[in-house]
Amino acid sequence: MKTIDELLAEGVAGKRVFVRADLNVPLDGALITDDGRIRAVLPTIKALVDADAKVIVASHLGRPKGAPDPAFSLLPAAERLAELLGKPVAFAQDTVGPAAHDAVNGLEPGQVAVIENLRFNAGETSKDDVERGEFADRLAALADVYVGDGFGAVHRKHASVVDLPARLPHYAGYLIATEVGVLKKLTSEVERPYAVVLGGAKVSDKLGVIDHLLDKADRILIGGGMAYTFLKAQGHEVGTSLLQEDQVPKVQEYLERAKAKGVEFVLPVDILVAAEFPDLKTKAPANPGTVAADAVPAGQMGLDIGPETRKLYASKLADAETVFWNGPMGVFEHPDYAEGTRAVAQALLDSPAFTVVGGGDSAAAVRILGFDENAFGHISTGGGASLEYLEGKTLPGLAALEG
Ligand SMILES: Nc1ncnc2c1ncn2[C@@H]1O[C@H](COP(=O)(O)OP(=O)(O)O)[C@@H](O)[C@H]1O
Ligand SMILES: O=C(OP(=O)(O)O)[C@H](O)COP(=O)(O)O
Repeated sequence: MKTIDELLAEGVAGKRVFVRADLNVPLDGALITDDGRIRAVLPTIKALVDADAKVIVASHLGRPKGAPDPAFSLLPAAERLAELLGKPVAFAQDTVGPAAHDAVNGLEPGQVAVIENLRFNAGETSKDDVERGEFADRLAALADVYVGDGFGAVHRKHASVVDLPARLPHYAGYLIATEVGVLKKLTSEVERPYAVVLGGAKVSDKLGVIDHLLDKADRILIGGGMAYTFLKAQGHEVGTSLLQEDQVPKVQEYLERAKAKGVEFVLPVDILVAAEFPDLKTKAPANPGTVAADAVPAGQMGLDIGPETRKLYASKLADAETVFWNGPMGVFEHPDYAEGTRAVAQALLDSPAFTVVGGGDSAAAVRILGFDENAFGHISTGGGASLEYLEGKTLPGLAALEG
C-alpha cells in the first residue's frame, strides 16, 4: 500500500488531490455534537495543504436515499473543517455537478474544497458495478490523485471507496495507516482474558462478527440494540425493542457454540424501558422503568442496560487484559439512557486492559460523556470497519489502496 508520505515525496504541488474521508459525524440539527472524525483526518489534509496540493475532501453523511436531502448536508462538517484548519474551505452544493467543478476549478494550490454528500448520488452505494463505475468516472474527472483516509467506510464496497481509487493513482492517508497499525495488534495473539463488548443499533451489520469472535474472545458482553435479538433467542419477549427477528436462529446457534467452546456470553439481567423512543431534541425526561431482562412488558422498548447489568459488566471487564468495544449500551444521546454506556467506559478505564473503542457513535459517546479520549488505548473512527478488520475479512477500501 503506497502511503501519503510517498505521494508527498513525489510532489503534489498544484495537483488536485481527492481525499475520501469519513466525516459522518453525529448531528443535532445542523450542530455537530462530536467532531472526532473531522479531527482524525486533519493530519492528512494539513500535509496536503502544506505541500500546496489542491485538496478536494469528500465523504458520506448518514444514510440518505441516493438523492439530495438537506438533513444530510455536509455543510456543517465543511464549516467545522474550516475552523479546525484555521482557513477558508469552499463548499460545493453538489457532488459531481457544476458546483463541484466550479469549486475545484477555483482552488489555488494549498486551498481546500468539500463537495456535497457522496450518498446524494445513487451510484455511490449501488450494488451494480456499472452504475458505481459511472459515478466513479464522474468523481475521477474532479481529481488527479486519490488519497483514501475514510477508515470508517473501508468496509463498504462503494464507488468512492473502491471504484474511484481504481481510476486514479492512489495512496493511504495517515488515519488509515494509524488505524490499521493498532487493529493489527488485535488480530495476532492478545493478552487474555480478551473481552469484547458489542452494542449499538446496526445489529444486522454486526452480528456476523460473533462467528469469528467465538474463536478468539474469552467473553462477549452484549448490550445496546443488539441485546434484544439475544434475549429473544433465549425465549424472552422483548416488547417493541430493536429486534433482528430473522437472525434469532443464528444467535441461538452462537449461544450453543459458545457453551461448547467455553466462551462466556454475558447478557443484560435488567433493562431500562419506556413506551416510546426518547425525544433527543428536547431531551425531555423519559422516566424509564427498570425491569428484569426476561420481563420486558408488551408495548415497551429497552433503551439502556439497567443498574444490575452495569455492575455485572463492570465486574466482567475488571480483570480483562484486552478489551474491544463497539456500540453504545443504550440511547446515550438522552441523559436518562446514558448510564450503561458511561459504566462500560468507566470500567474500561478502571481495568488494566489494553482497550480499543471503535465506532462513530461509540467514540463520540466516550467524549460526549466527558471521558478523556487519551486514557483509552485506541479510539477507532470505525465500528463496522474495525469489526470486519478483526474478523480477518478483506476490506474493499483497503484492498483498493493496495493494487
Ligand atoms: N436499545 C437501543 N435501542 C435503539 N437504539 C440504540 C439502543 N442502544 C443504543 N442505540 C443506538 O445505537 C446507536 C449507535 O449504534 P452504531 O452505529 O451501531 O454504533 P457505532 O457508530 O459506535 O458503530 C446510537 O445512536 C444509540 O442511540
Ligand atoms: O458510521 C459509520 O460506521 P460505524 O457506525 O460502524 O462506526 C461509517 O461512517 C459508515 O457508515 P455506514 O454504516 O452508513 O456505511
